[in-house]
Amino acid sequence: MSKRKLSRQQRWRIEKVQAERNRRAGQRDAREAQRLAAGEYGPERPGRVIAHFGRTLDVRGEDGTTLRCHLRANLEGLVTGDRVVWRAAEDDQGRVVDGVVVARGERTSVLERPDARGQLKPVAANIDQILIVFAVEPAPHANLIDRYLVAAEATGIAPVLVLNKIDLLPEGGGELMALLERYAALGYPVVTTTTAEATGLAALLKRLDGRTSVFVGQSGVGKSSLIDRLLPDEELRIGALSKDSRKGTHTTTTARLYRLPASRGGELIDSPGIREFGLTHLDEQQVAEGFIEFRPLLGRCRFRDCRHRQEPGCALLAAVERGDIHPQRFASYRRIVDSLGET
Ligand SMILES: Nc1nc2c(ncn2[C@@H]2O[C@H](COP(=O)(O)OP(=O)(O)OP(=O)(O)O)[C@@H](O)[C@H]2O)c(=O)[nH]1
Ligand SMILES: [Zn+2]
Repeated sequence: MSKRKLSRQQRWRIEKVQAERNRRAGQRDAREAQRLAAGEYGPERPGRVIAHFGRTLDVRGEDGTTLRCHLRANLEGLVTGDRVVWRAAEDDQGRVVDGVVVARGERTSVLERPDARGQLKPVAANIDQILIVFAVEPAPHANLIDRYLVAAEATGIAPVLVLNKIDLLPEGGGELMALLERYAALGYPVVTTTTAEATGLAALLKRLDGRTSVFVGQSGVGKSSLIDRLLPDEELRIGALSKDSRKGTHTTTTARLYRLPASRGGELIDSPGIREFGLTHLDEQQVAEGFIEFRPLLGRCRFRDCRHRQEPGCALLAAVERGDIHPQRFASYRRIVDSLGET
């Protein structure tokens, strides 16, 4: 954050703009409340937030159409993927013109990111799986996959490993395939893909069926290429939005929810911010819990505050010794813990 001191005049101007914004928001809320009270809105209906722009949202109703909605005054923090209850407003001819969101449903999961002030803010909700994409080229450095896995485990959302560009694999699969098998043995679902062949996404499509997914991963691994193949039709992407947001007044990088046409009931939530999702605000304990094979051993060290370095009676070190924890995974754990607080 900038430490620059603001002049009194600048401060005054900022406060004035803020006050004007608050005043307008207040007016809008009062108008919505009046319309609600006057019964101008129809019955309550279930919907899903497919994009959000401040206090307005695009909500998809059960019939699949999308409507621009406002938020009821006391509702805050809705994000793409949220299940909501909304009511439609109709004009004199009975045509639905807009709506108001009156309640938010329970979330099964939420993805958070730090905002400019470093405070965690939700960016998307009700995600079933995080697809961690990596590639034959650029090859993942030693603990990259573990970093993504730890970050995913901390959200409580199930991670899936996607190895892309398998057209570039050496004969026999090489080291990367051996690495993948290790993750599969830990219980992680593993999928291989290539955008270079017509049927290269078959396994991925199956994995996307009936679930809401996000793609994350390093630059250059092929996330855009995969998503382009999954959502081939530009119209499909834009068409998902309400007419108001199609006008182009909102070119924000908000997360959007798409239906994947080729899968059976699969959905994708995507934004540049989500694709870069990484380790944030985790402490040592959370990192240890992010290594799933450590979990049954945590709390079994001789010392309650064991940091698993060289303490006698450390259950993790003993497991590495026995071969129950792979030394590379343990080295990864160390490296991640040592890097905490660096960013
Ligand atoms: N050989 C091969 N190349 C691929 C495959 N998928 C993507 N690529 C290429 O890899 C490069 C990077 O792909 P992108 O889709 O831009 O990767 P990205 O992960 O979206 O990268 P960022 O936008 O930087 O995050 C492009 O030149 C693609 O053509 C694949 O399956 N095989
Ligand atoms: Zn220990």
